[in-house]
Amino acid sequence: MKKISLLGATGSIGTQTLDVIKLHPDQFTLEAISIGKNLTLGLDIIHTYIPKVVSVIDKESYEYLQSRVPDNVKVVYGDEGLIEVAANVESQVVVNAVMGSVGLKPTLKAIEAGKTMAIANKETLVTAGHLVMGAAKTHNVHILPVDSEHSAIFQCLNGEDKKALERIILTASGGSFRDRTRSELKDVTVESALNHPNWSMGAKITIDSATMMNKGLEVIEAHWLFDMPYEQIDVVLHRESIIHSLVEFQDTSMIAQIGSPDMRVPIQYALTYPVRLALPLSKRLNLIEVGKLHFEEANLERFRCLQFAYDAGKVGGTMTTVLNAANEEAVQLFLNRQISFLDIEAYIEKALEQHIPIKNPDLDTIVAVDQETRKFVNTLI
Ligand SMILES: NC(=O)C1=CN([C@@H]2O[C@H](COP(=O)(O)OP(=O)(O)OC[C@H]3O[C@@H](n4cnc5c(N)ncnc54)[C@H](OP(=O)(O)O)[C@@H]3O)[C@@H](O)[C@H]2O)C=CC1
Ligand SMILES: CC(=O)[C@@H](O)[C@H](O)COP(=O)(O)O
Ligand SMILES: [Mn+2]
Repeated sequence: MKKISLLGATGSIGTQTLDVIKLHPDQFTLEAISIGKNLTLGLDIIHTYIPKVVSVIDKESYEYLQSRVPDNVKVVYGDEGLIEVAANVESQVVVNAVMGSVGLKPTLKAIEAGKTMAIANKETLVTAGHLVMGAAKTHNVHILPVDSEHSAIFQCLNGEDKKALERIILTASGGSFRDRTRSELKDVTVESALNHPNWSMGAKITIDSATMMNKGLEVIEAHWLFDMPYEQIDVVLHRESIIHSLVEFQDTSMIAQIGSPDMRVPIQYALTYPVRLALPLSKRLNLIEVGKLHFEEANLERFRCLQFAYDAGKVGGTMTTVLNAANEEAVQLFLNRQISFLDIEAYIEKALEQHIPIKNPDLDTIVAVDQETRKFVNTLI
């Protein structure tokens, strides 16, 4: 029986992780969870799974929950609460499904405590991939990708000769506005940006997908997870999201992982790895129904955020911390209807331009740069 800690239980990945846990009660128990602002859903989850520890964002939520949970459930809160759920309970596997760089400290603590990490939270790898991968090496823990593209690459590389890997090819749906020109992006609404063609996901990642920053973050995520130089990580537009990503070897052979777009597949694989279990919840892919698959070049002038991510990744150090923090703030401002869609990339560009990168930053430096960048972005409104 694997004991699971789930950070971000109320989110899109969090609730799909719960679907997988529920499907295999003989394999998994939910040891601890964190929830954010959605206390109603949080209480439902608590009463269904009775986790031993629950972390909430702040003291107010802690006080609200205290009197509403069963006696054997301990409630904690804040940054320390996230760390308790990640590192100080008896779980073997931690699923990090929170949104944003808030996931970094609990990830590092969980790794130090020797937990296997199933990471959906790409912002953690973008903001401080060197710290996460360095800690994983020191403490000899597995980092298992949950992000669909990275799970695909991980599956394609299973048992292969890593030295013979020529390049990684990430597929990109193109997001909500893939068929629009840049001039048609000027007045787009939040509602239209949230309308992803293939995936139902949280708000922030759906906007990232529309700006293609999601693919940029994924390029950096792939760099850290698979130890690949940026020159060997490509992106191709693939509107169907059926091929989840590919690898190419030196002998020109390519391997792809394909299937219906359903995050429960990579989530379950991360939880069961190296074993595979049945997943009757997921729709089998019918190739005849699919018929055709399409591929196009990802134009870096059209999708400027993808270019920013390659550039920031190649500079390295705190540059990717700035990229991530500026993006998180700008997307939130767009979701709050304080700035336009195209302002997102303009704000990120300004944040990157003003930053003098620091090489090999430690955790305190990462946290400070993250905070400074968020402040800077808010001065631009
Ligand atoms: N959704 C998807 O299909 C995919 C997502 N990912 C990545 O997975 C991560 C989660 O995405 P997704 O599930 O879509 O996001 P959601 O917004 O749906 O969920 C985010 C979760 O994190 C919690 N949360 C948000 N902010 C904080 C905070 N400051 N402190 C503590 N908890 C917080 C939320 O709590 P609450 O809702 O209660 O406020 C919620 O539980 C992201 O990094 C995303 O890029 C990667 C691949 C696919
Ligand atoms: C499901 C998943 O992994 C998302 O990151 C998804 O890939 C978003 O799709 P695009 O960024 O390709 O639009
Ligand atoms: Mn993805």
